[in-house]
Amino acid sequence: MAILGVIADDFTGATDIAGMLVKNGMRTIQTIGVPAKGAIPDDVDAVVVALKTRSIAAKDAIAQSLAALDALQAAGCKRFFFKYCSTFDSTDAGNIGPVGDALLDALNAKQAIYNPAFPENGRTIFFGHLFVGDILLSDSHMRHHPLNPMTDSNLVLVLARQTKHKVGLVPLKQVQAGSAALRAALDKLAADGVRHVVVDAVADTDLGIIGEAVGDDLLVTGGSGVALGLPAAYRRRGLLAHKANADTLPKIAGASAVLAGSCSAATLGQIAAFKGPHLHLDTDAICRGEPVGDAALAWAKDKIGNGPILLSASDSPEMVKALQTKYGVEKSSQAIEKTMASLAKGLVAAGVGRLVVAGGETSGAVVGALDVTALRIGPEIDPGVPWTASVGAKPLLLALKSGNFGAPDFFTKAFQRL
Ligand SMILES: Nc1ncnc2c1ncn2[C@@H]1O[C@H](COP(=O)(O)OP(=O)(O)O)[C@@H](O)[C@H]1O
Ligand SMILES: O=C(O)[C@@H](O)C(=O)COP(=O)(O)O
Repeated sequence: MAILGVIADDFTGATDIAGMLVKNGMRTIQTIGVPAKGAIPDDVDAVVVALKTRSIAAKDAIAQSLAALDALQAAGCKRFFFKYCSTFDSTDAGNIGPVGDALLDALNAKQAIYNPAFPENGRTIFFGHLFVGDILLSDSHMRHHPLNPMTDSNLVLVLARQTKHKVGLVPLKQVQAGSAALRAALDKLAADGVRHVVVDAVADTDLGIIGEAVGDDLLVTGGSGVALGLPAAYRRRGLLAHKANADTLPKIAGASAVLAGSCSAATLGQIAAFKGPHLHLDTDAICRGEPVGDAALAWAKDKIGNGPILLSASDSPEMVKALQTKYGVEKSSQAIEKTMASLAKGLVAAGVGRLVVAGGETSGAVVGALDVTALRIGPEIDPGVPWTASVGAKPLLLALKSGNFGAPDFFTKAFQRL
């Protein structure tokens, strides 16, 4: 029976944390959207509900997150995790603060930590400031994100603009004093009415300490990094029995393709490094409503079966800005996501069985179009990106890659791992 229920605000983020739990011995299933009653198998330790709530209106994000919580409680989960991006993707309107508040209210809990650190992927937090590699978040490529440009690195201030409750900080020194000291610091803040606590972390060892300190918390919030310490903490509490060999996937044949809708720096580098057939979609024509997808599919059908092919919409920050100025952020992103979704459908119908999708919103659109209801989580390709196998649809291996993750050779390496 599942003990941990995760509510993830996007699809790549969901596979990221699901991979982290699997790597640490929790048998994990990821559901696409809120699972139907009775849909969770008994032989899992964790359920990750993949939502697409990162960039929607806060009230809709709250409603969907609460529906996910209900389903996870009905499935027997005893601990809950709200997963958002390791770059804290949000705006002053939400959705991290509003969803955190709503989940705390629903669980009747007093406090939650906020920790998007993921040291293996260069995300660290020091005095509440989020770093990407060796630069502040607000100096990183995230300041140009198409949907949620991140221009403030101080997470305490970012979060304080998203909630009416008190936001506090536990600095690194108190984390590194050990889990008992950290627990005491959190309890003191709770006694002072501090409901949301940003917790520093710069290394996996810090995340292990944090995991132990919050092992009794009903709600933990963060990126996938802070989940690395939770399985051990739950084991120590007798909540989790075994350390399963949790990452086996069925063998699925089929041609290989990559769909890239992310404009993040890592994805742009991976596109530049890709050596096989590559079609860059005409995004202006997509926004004008022309049938760009049909022509792209005809191009792809000619090429599939001889090694991976790549179809991308991704562009530089300047080009993205220009398109958004011309057509609006929502219209341009949705038109491109719709094209990616229909391309995915066409590719699978044409024989693609192994698909890499780059971009969180893009992955949400693609998986929705493919009628996938759940994903089994398999082995890791690069930190934060596992292979997964579809459940409920035509058998398919999918790697949903966060825009920011993966080495430059990801689009080739992923298929060599199978
Ligand atoms: N050339 C482009 N111009 C403007 N927007 C784009 C372009 N290519 C893709 N997009 C949109 O940008 C968004 C990228 O978000 P996402 O897929 O979540 O990537 P990431 O994981 O990098 O954040 C999507 O909505 C996508 O449709
Ligand atoms: O935590 C992360 O960085 C990722 O798991 C994540 O959420 C990815 O989001 P996108 O960059 O939008 O793919």
